[in-house]
Amino acid sequence: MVSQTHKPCDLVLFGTKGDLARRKLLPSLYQLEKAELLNANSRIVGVARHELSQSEYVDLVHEALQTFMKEEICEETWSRFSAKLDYCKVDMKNEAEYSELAKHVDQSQRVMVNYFSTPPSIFGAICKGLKAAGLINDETRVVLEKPIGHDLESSKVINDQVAEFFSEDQTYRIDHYLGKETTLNLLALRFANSLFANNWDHNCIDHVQITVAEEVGIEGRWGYFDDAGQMRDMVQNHLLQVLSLVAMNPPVSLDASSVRDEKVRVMKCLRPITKETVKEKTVRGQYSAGVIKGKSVPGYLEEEGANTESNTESFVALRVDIDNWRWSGVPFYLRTGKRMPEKLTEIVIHFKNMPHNIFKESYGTLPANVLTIRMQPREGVEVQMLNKVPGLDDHMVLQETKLDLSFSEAFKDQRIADAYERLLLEALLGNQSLFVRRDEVEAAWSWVDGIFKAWEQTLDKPKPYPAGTWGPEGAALLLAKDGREWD
Ligand SMILES: NC(=O)C1=CN([C@@H]2O[C@H](COP(=O)(O)OP(=O)(O)OC[C@H]3O[C@@H](n4cnc5c(N)ncnc54)[C@H](OP(=O)(O)O)[C@@H]3O)[C@@H](O)[C@H]2O)C=CC1
Ligand SMILES: O=C1O[C@H](COP(=O)(O)O)[C@@H](O)[C@H](O)[C@H]1O
Repeated sequence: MVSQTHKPCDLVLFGTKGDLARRKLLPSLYQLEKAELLNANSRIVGVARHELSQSEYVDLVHEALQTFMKEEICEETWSRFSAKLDYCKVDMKNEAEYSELAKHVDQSQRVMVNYFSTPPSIFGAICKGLKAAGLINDETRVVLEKPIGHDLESSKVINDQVAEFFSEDQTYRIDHYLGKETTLNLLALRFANSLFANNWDHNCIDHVQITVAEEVGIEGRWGYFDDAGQMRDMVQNHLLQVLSLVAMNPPVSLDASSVRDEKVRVMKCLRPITKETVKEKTVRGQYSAGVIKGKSVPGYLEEEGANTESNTESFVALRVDIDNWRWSGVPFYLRTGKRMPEKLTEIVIHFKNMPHNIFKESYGTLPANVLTIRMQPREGVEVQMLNKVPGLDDHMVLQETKLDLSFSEAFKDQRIADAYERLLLEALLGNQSLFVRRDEVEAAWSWVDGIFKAWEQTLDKPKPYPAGTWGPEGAALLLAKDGREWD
């Protein structure tokens, strides 16, 4: 259990009426209160451009908790939590209005954490407003939501705008995948178990598969999603972060610089995908109408607000090569899509076959070991291996078996916290390990921009796939041509 070690702070939630704040941030803050991890003297100041009384804001937060939490609100927790809530109306683009915010926060040496749950286009304006109101000092932090920018150039502009007012040490860039329990367990699995630590390279591993499949479509976010697509929404951030945690060298320690130094090294070794290789290494798809779990769902171009000419991808599959000593010749296959048959995030490590088979009599080709790290749902770790079937046969009979560790069974009394709970707590504590450094964001954009350029040069367009399937046919071919298949 983490102890309540952070100093009293003012957490200012810009965009408090928005989707992310209501669906994730406010419920996560409530859970921190429930676990008694919020300092008794901390406050949460919601900011939006609407006139709201204190009690109307408290009602709004209550309604968000009721709508988005899977559990009943505990009255005792609510009474402590609601006492911490405060509201301030600010048009975030209007510098003059920030003086009002100054009246709601403690300007002594108290920590102020500013969470920008708004479009990145106004991050710069918020920083200017905070400065104008004299609200920036060494104890002020900013938490920035992803995606930062649309490409490398625009991400630099946004990061520069923030950097004018906040140092890198004060800047916390969120990638919520880094706050997931199973992502953190990846560090434990790799660096606390010699069994894996010593077999984690091209000598032992044949290839790696990372799947982030979503059942949902674009959830009414056409405006945002059509501009972004699955590559910017998921690959540039979440998948590349997970890939770099799988592929990085052991960090010297768990401190922020050590972990982030190792991750960025991986990103810099990603082999560029060019117009010569893009067709062989990438597949883009866009869902058409289909059926998921017995329910008919519309196609991407029939979603509310859709532009029927859109060529935005809702599915991407990639073969990624990492040009360094550890991963030479080991492909990483990535796939992610909306409207897949089920929600499933997993990392699958396929080990190499045994060099020599002494069980030929009973087993032709020995299947290789497979380690599956199930990130969601049914969080857990699974190892596929061969064992001898008990019996007195004159030759050994082998059978494929699974060591299956389910977190919900192994850690029965432990609740799996939402990623945002962990990340909000870390931001309050001032620990940057689970946040993304500027050079990581830029290295990821630089690699992804190369793919967009190659798609443009080859006039590649997404191929349709019916909702409820695992993407266009090309996704299976991507592996089939290397003699492999998706798990
Ligand atoms: N929603 C999600 O699941 C995820 C979102 N994100 C990121 O989080 C951020 C917020 O997303 P989301 O909550 O979906 O977006 P929303 O549009 O739902 O919320 C943004 C909020 O910012 C407010 N806002 C915008 N401009 C101003 C302004 N000038 N003055 C005052 N308020 C303003 C909006 O107010 P108003 O209501 O008045 O327009 C709105 O409440 C984005 O960067 C997004 O990319 C990241 C991961 C997932
Ligand atoms: O950041 C985002 O992530 C969600 C998927 O997150 P998960 O924790 O449910 O796997 C995705 O639906 C959304 O489009 C994207 O912006």
